[in-house]
Amino acid sequence: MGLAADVPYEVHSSDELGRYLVAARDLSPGDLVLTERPLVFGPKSMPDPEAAMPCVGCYKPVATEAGERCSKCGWPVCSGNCPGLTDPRHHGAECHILSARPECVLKDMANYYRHDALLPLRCVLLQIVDPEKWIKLIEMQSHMECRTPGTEAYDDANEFIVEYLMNNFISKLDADTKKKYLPTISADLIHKMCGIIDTNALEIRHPEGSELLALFTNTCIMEHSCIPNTKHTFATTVKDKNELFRITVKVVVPVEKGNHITTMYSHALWGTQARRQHLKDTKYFACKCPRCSDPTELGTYLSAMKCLGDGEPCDGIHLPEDPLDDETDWACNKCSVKINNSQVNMIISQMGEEVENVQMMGGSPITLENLLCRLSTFLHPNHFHLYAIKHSLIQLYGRLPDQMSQDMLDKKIKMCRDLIKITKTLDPGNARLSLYNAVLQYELHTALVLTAKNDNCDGTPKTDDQIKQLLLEAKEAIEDAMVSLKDDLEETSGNQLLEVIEKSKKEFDRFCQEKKVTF
Ligand SMILES: C[S@@+](CC[C@H](N)C(=O)[O-])C[C@H]1O[C@@H](n2cnc3c(N)ncnc32)[C@H](O)[C@@H]1O
Repeated sequence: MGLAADVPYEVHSSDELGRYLVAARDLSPGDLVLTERPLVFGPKSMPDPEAAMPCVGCYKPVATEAGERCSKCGWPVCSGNCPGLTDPRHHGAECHILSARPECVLKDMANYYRHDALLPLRCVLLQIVDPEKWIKLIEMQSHMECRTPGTEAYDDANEFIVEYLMNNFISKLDADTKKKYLPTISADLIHKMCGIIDTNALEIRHPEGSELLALFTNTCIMEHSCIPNTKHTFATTVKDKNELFRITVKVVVPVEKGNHITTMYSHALWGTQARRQHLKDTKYFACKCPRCSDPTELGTYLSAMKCLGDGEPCDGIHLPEDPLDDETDWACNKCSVKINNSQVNMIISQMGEEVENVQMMGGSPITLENLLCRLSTFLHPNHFHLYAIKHSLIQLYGRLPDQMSQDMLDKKIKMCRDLIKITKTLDPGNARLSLYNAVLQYELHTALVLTAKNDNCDGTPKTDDQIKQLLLEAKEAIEDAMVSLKDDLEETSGNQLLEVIEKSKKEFDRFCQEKKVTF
């Protein structure tokens, strides 16, 4: 950051929000809010115990059973020469603690080597590794008042992190090592670290595939909104190792002086009930942002259900009467039928499991279409479950040899246009849904170009005007896709998608030249 006068934000605080950031002047899309190095980072828990483990020095996935081990502590590493093994920000300091249990095992390795315990350990080690950072870390919000024994958060942290670290390592340290590396240590202190991590940590996807969590002094002060006005990116490929995982936060929509600067802690494509529940469970607050307060979710109807009427369908839709009330009824806008919130939640989560199962099995077009058809009886066409199914279908129509008919392309074009409209309303600045938007715009582009190449359905060739109109929309779509990815190039997925899109754009330009189409 520059001089204090240049800092584009102020830190304010209130009883409701705790500390939060406010724009110190009018900010425009692209303006830098802040950039900073992490206080501390470490691997995230491994959701799949069978998956390759990250090296504790550099987070590259390692060949778990046959792979190399750290010569001191025995934890899996990419190579004995990995520079992270001696770097105190990575494995250098923690190795002195982990070496209290030097025995290696090959069975049940995910439980023996709990990578999610490393970040809390690195947090407590900061007291020696970097005392200035420790002071900043310990000031962070931990919500310990909500994380009491008997709560899921406390009991999970206790079993998987606190007892794991205390019983396997810390209790076995000799007095000198303990005094040198962990002068202050207790189960309560590790619990507090878990609270700080759960409340504040940001997720980083390493280019090699593993996931990490990191804490940042100023970024972590940003409050949540379901329509955030910033986007953040991490430096994952750097020449200077001190710059690794530097965060850069930029404004994505205009923010007037005095307005709050916000980020999003939840998923932009979940409905209001799911987002609010997730925020209550994990961050201990009830979101009241404009999207959560609006039963239609900014006119998108992302959570709306069709009314099945009292006997026969009435063509109305159900929306929550008060989306900020967990006990709300969902009233039909045409008839008197009401459903209660717990019924809605049960139906929606059952449907969610079905959608997830079909997608995990790499659903074929026919399976996805059947599910779409079945769920469409109950859900508004814009419902987030239908959005997810359509987003998958869009990437199959017009791709596979039996999915190339003009009928399929027309369906694909309509779905793309519908989903783009929802995506742009929920995330106008591409803060969270840039990849979704890029895929939709790119797929719209390909379907429009294929349509421009096909004859009309009555067998007549397309006129120059028809072709030009289709290609103009295709051009706008592919350019939108490229712009929406501009801040995602540190991410492998963003980079790979941009490569595909740029190749398509070159082919598109050649095709336009051949057809002598200019815009
Ligand atoms: C990452 S911290 C943000 C910084 C924190 N306010 C502080 O003072 O350190 C997240 C916590 O801030 C509070 N918070 C963030 N956004 C909020 C919001 N929109 N409404 C209410 N509380 C919010 C919640 O207590 C949440 O668990």
